Amino acid sequence: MFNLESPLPNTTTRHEQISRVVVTAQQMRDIEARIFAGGMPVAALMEKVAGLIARRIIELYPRSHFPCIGILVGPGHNGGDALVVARELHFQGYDIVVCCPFSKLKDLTAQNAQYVKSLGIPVYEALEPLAKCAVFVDGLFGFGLERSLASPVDRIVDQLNEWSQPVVSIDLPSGIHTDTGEVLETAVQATQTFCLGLWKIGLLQDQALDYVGQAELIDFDIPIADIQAVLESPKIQRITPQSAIATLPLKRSPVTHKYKQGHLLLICGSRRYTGGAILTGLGARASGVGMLSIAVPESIKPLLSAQLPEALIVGCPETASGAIAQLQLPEKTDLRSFDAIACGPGLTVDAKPILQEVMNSDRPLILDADGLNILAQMGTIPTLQRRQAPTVLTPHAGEFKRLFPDTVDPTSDRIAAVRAAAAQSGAVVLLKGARTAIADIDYVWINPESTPALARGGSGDVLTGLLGGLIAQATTKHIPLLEIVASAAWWHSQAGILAARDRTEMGVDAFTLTQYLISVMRSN
Ligand SMILES: NC(=O)C1=CN([C@@H]2O[C@H](COP(=O)(O)OP(=O)(O)OC[C@H]3O[C@@H](n4cnc5c(N)ncnc54)[C@H](O)[C@@H]3O)[C@@H](O)[C@H]2O)[C@@H](O)CC1
Ligand SMILES: [K+]
Repeated sequence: MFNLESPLPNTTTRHEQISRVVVTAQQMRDIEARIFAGGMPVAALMEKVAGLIARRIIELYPRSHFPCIGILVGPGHNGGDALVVARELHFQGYDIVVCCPFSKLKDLTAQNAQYVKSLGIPVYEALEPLAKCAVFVDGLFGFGLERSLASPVDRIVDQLNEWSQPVVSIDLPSGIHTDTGEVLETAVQATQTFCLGLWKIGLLQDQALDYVGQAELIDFDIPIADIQAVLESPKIQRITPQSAIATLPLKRSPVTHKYKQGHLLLICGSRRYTGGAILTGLGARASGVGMLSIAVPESIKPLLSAQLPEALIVGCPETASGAIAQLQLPEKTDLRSFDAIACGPGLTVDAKPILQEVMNSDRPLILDADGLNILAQMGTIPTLQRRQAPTVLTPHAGEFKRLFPDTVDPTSDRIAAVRAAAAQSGAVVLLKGARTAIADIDYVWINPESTPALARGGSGDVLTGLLGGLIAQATTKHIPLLEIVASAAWWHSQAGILAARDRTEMGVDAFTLTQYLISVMRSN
């Protein structure tokens, strides 16, 4: 089943559908093979793609300011695309200089190279003659890259990276692994990457981001049927504003009441870490959750009450170190009174008995920060296997390694790692990063847009609260868990982007971030 439509409303456009799809190199090859088998001539497709690329280059780099363009050409069809771009820009009046450090080219690429030469466009093996160009187009390798760059191409790429002119990479920055995003020895540091047809998974891996620059999709009208035939189910998807908003519990019945809008229990904070509890509470507040209860150590209850007057603050007995010693819920209340529980920020690992108690509950549970550290101590997989209800884990890479020491290393392939962790544990796993990835057993969502402004203490606490509040509401509205987690990640990062736009990347402390959450909903 390829449910590109679900959970989106009927108003979804083709472009939006296409922009959710994420493919590996092999899947892209298979999709292309179907297009060619259907009768589309390879040369015609190359003309179409390169025409779209040339048009974007002319928009971004007008000839009046960028009169000379250097084109780097590889042996395959990435190089073929680049040569067609070279020709088209030449006819638009740009001065074009080509660098092609290969003697053996694929047939179509060789034909285009010959025509470019016949037009009088200079073609060199070395990069030096291109030094004065105002912009470069990187058409060395696309998804056909099979191994690390070797001499002389590696030296050409290093030299290009030392220069300061902008670089536009076709499909992928040359040298980046299409699936893992790994830099194979060396890679082009692009200013823009024009990803062709469908998003390649490597462009959404954190390790590629320093090389990708601004990424945009050049949609060349791949038939949806060919995508569906190759991706039987869309195992990996990019979050889009439409997919996120369609999943959020934004609509309310006029006759609803507070308990129908979800009741969230946060368990967080310690005498040592008070702020984490406040930030989690403020994140939950922005989710619109109907009822919010916050269990904290008794001694910090007044602080929480002052910051979150609408919440029910549950003061609990505490250990000598100031951690929650045991949950002491109000009379006639037990864990079944809540639609969701979020546990972890600021707890300290001294709160271990609490974790045992919430693990035994039959409520959806979100674990973060010390909640994750305690879970790792308890043994992640066996502990989760005993649980009756869904669990959401929100680790950063360090916490992830403690939770899942025997799975794929998230620093080598984050998307494979998050998938493996979800498959092993049965939990929904949200791996934080520049491109946060969220997986359950069947699917992965990737958040394609964020800001380094969020790399700051406390911003994860805000996410936990927001997520908890949304899951509490989703439970009452039957919204699928994985999708609500993905939408929470999107909402959180959009708030960071809006805040950074107003206040610079330095100005987005976690409290400020909470104040921008509602603005995201207003601007979408
Ligand atoms: N076929 C088409 O008409 C289309 C092609 N497209 C373009 O074609 C690209 C894929 O084309 P290809 O499959 O030809 O692949 P590439 O152009 O990425 O290059 C593959 C070629 O490079 C060689 N090679 C791989 N790694 C190497 C290394 N480290 N050092 C030296 N040589 C190496 C391979 O043997 C092969 O000849 C896409 O990325 C895209 O740019 C897209 O525009 C879609 C349409
Ligand atoms: K490239």
